[in-house]
Amino acid sequence: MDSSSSLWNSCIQPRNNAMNNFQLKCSNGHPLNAVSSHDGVAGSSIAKEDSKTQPIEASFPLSDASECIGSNLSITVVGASGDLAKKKIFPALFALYYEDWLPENFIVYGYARTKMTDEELRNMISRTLTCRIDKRENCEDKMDQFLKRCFYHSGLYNSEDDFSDLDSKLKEKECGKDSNRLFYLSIPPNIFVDVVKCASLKASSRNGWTRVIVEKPFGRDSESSRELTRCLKQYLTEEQIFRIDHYLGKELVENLSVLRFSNLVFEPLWCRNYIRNVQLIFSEDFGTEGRGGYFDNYGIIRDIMQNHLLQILALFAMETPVKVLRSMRQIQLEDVVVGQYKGHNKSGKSYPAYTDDPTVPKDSLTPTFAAAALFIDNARWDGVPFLMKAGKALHTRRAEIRVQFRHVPGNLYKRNFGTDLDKTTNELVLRVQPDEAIYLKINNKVPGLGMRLDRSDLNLLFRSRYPREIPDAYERLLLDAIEGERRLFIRSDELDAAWSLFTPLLKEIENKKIAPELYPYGSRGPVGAHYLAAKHNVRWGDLGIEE
Ligand SMILES: NC(=O)C1=CN([C@@H]2O[C@H](COP(=O)(O)OP(=O)(O)OC[C@H]3O[C@@H](n4cnc5c(N)ncnc54)[C@H](OP(=O)(O)O)[C@@H]3O)[C@@H](O)[C@H]2O)C=CC1
Ligand SMILES: O=C1O[C@H](COP(=O)(O)O)[C@@H](O)[C@H](O)[C@H]1O
Repeated sequence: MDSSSSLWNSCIQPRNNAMNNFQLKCSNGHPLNAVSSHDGVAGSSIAKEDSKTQPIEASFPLSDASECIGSNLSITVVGASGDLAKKKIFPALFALYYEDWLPENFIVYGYARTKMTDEELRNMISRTLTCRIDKRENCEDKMDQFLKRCFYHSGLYNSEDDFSDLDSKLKEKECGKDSNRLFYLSIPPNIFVDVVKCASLKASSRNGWTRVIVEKPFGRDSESSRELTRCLKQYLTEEQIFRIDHYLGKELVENLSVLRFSNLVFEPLWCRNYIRNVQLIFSEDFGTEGRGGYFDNYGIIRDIMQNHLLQILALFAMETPVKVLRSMRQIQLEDVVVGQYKGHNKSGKSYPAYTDDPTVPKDSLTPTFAAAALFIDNARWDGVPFLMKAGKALHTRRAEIRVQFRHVPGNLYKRNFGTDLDKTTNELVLRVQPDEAIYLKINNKVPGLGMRLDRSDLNLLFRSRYPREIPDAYERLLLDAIEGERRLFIRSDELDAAWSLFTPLLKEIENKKIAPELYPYGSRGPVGAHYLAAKHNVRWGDLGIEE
């Protein structure tokens, strides 16, 4: 597919007054809806402390679509009928509401082509809302109150008139008060620009900020990604664009810098002198069922590696993330293994092949698994392999970062360990999911007479240490977008650097029609991944784990 020409086909020149429409001026001449001095005010006005001082209950009941409620934050979920909206976005908004993180008078609008009434939207959302295990009191009441703030508008994604109608409805709810507007684009990428154009021209805030959260994929190579950025920037400033990579909102990923920079036992070791290799592992125990149409155009390298795993790598290795990405060596095809799952029968149950999906061509070469060795050519990481592995339809669902340390020089206890010295090196594991944990494999004397050594874990298991539910990544990121905190969102220069690293490899795989190694659904993936690791003197750390 020639993505640069067709994917963003709606990227047309804005009318002359487009930017004027979108950047309304306040009395001091600053654009009100760009992040500016005004933004700070808006951001602070929705801080938790503020919402605590103004009880949310004050403004109920709310349910009539034309009712004026003085909303000061209007969130529009574009693609509200879709999978991500139901699964993640509405539940995350409810969790924020439940925990009093949203401002007093917020409203949520669902927008999609599907015809629905407000009531039908509420019914749809209500099926996916849950209260935290430790916060069950008033759960039903809170859900009702939240749902009363949810409304729906059906419209086309490329219709300025439909967005004008949305604007009118939003205005009714805002009753002329200062109100900020957040749009969440939970839609396929080929309509991102249409929506941004219509929303910016017809439904941006007149007197507050307007921000747009954009879901991945941000293009499918350097050219299409740059084109997307160029098109979005015809209607939005970079400060208004919040490119979401939900892995950056995961608790353990947030914790990475804290672990490194606030522990003297780690920070001095964070370099080539002590670290032998780093492994970034993502696996899912289900296939692309239901998403084959999207997936076949992207594949696992674009779906997981180029974004989630690379962002984690950059955070792990950072001087600053962009600097790290720019210091990375071009990935060589011989340092990459690709795979695709095939059908499998297990215990009388049959599991489909990737190409059994009716939306996937029978002869598809799209990888559902990939492993790669990457290198950072800077003083800190020279020669340290960063191994990535990502796959669908594997034996387990897991995401983790594994840091394998070097051997102890002249190890005094060598003979107490047997022959496999690799098994004696320390390994730090950050288990991102499931069951968040940080553990360090250390060597220890087995209690008793004699000198027998053993490997044990110093284990920080989050559910034992912090017995409260961990917020979903989407909660953190939605809140950050509302507060104007951009730290966990992808900047355009970062995105560009990430694509520059992967685009030549992706093109080579596609041009040479590299056939993926087939692996059975539910297995540990292609054996090629083990040869790749061995070539770099690495043993995958997740091999010993029994499921
Ligand atoms: N689902 C997931 O787990 C994840 C999704 N994402 C990204 O989030 C975004 C939304 O994902 P998801 O909810 O799964 O997507 P869906 O395929 O469910 O699409 C969302 C909505 O967009 C509309 N839509 C779908 N296809 C088209 C089309 N071809 N043309 C116009 N409108 C269409 C439909 O609404 P209607 O017909 O009512 O207009 C649909 O309900 C995508 O960019 C995806 O890549 C990112 C990470 C994970
Ligand atoms: O972005 C994506 O992420 C999901 C996995 O997210 P997780 O939070 O459930 O681990 C993946 O299934 C999907 O293919 C990909 O697009």
